[in-house]
Amino acid sequence: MGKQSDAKQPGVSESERLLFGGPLRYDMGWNSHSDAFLELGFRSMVVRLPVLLSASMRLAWQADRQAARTVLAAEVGRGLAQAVSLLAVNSVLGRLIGGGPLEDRLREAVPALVTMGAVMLVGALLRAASTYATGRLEPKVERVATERYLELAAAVELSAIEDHAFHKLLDTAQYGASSARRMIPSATRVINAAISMIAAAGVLTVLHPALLPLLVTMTIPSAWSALTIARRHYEWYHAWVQHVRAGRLLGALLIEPEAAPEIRVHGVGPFLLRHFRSMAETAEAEQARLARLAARTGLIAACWTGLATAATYATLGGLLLAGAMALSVAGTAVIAIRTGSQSLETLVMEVNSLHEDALFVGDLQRLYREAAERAIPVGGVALPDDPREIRFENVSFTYPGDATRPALDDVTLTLPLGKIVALVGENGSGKTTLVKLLAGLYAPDRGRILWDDVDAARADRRLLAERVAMVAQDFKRWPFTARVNVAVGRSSVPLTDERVAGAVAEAGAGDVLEDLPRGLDTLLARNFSGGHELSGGQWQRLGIARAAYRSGHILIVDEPTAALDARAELEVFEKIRALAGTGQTVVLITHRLASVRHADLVHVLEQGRLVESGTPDELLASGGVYAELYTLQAEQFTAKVPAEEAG
Ligand SMILES: Nc1ncnc2c1ncn2[C@@H]1O[C@H](COP(=O)(O)OP(=O)(O)OP(=O)(O)O)[C@@H](O)[C@H]1O
Repeated sequence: MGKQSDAKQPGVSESERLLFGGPLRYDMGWNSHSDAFLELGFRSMVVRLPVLLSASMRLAWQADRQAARTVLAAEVGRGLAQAVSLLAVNSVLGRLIGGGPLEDRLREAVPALVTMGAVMLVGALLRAASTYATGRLEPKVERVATERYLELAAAVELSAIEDHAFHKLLDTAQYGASSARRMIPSATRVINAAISMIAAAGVLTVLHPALLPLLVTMTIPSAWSALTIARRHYEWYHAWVQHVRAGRLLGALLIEPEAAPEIRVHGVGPFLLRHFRSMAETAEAEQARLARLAARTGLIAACWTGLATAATYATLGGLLLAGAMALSVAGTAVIAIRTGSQSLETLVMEVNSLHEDALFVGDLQRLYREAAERAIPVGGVALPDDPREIRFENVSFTYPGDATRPALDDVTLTLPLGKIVALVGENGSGKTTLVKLLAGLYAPDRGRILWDDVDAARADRRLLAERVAMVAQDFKRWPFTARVNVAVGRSSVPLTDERVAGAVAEAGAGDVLEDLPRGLDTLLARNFSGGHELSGGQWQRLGIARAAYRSGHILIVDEPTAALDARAELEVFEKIRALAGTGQTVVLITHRLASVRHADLVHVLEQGRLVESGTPDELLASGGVYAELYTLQAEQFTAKVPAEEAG
């Protein structure tokens, strides 16, 4: 928590206070907000702007070249039209204020007036063209940026997804696409305002060289203030992104169906709400501090602008009084100063929002770069067509972060293909980690994984994944129909009913589908209308059907029967054995040692090390860890219940 308080909180139970030292002392572990990773100076922001602007232009270019060209041309044209119109105003004023009869002066002013009208017409047409092209461009830019973001995020290594720094970047970069979209209209207004300001500045310089520095002095304060406020906002966002995310997570937990039973039975609702409030209040206090700073910065800038404006008009008056400037020129100068400062104001405002958006687009660009660096490599050597075995040779692996011991420690073992291999061991012994390495999800820190004599580290990862079907402990329950939930096992091949039916039969999941109101077409997402929920065991059978549909050469099943009743468990093991009979290799992780009896080979792991290997009978006879665990489980069935003993 950002804030700790000893003050009595209304609604905090005494037990909660005793348990956690009050709710605000109960550290959830993920809500730190002190790791700002960007330091931005005013100068570096100004220097970075053109780079970021060109990045958004590149996105526009990729999204729709034609529209990008139209927008650019129209905005440059509009800026030039304003310059011409300013010159025409100067000419009209010069004619009207000059000597001679009024009728003659009016007649002489007509061409300039006509020019002004024509320029206004052209300006209106260009504006319409720009509006239309911008409207077309904006959604495309957002789509292109989002698509790229999602595509790259889906292609990175699992270790990147699990890395908190990369995840933070994923979080911040997700705003990049909508920022890129917003940058398009901002960028058009910046281009337009910049050109019209340059035009006004040019006219002013022609009228009198002293006027330009005055215009610049008038504008610098608001530019400084706007950019400073934007920088603070961005820095705040980065420093607090974890906090914001945690707040959102708490809000989501309160309404998600999976948490709903515990929230109601264990009364977790008020507890989560209090944390949510405390986090929101901490964030509010920080935002109030920023608002105070923004108000102060704005006020300083306004004073500075006021003084500069007074100095500008005083200079103009002085020049007039001294006879150094004609009245018509002074009139044009006033209009040019007004146009210039208005354009400047627009420019500053738009540069401000452009800058803020550009910073988020900068995050998106950074994500693109880092995701490309951490992408699953493409290409590599081919794996043998029909390997005899996969061999782990002195494999060690430690999860990144602050792990106290390796998850796998110098493991050497063989997985003969076409057989059932069981991995056995207590919780946390490294079984799941081993199969994740086998599937190529992680690479060993040391040692090799050999498919016959081909090192998996050099293999084409896409081809390796092709060979593997996996029913993980926490396999995804996709919120789609039952049919898609099976066929998603191999989404690259056309979905056919025969193939789905075959997989369902192989997995023995037929009766699960019979119970569904619309069979395979039942939507398995309770949150949607017409959606249906399966029990844990029913899901598990559908998961196995998915793996059967994939028909990889190696089937990895991690705790396949954890949620199954005794009859279903027997059935599922029968099915798994049958899959092995078709030539598939089955790598089975289970705590039900009775089910391991039919395995061809058992590897026993303990604290990341391989401690035993052999057939179930050999291991039972050897009296080692496997035999001990097996006897423990068997005794649970043979031991007398205490009541009977007492009786
Ligand atoms: N994604 C992860 N990041 C960091 N550490 C992890 C991760 N997954 C597992 N670990 C750690 O690695 C060790 C081995 O975990 P693993 O999941 O491989 O064990 P397991 O034998 O499959 O356990 P179980 O029987 O409970 O499923 C454990 O100490 C665990 O805390």
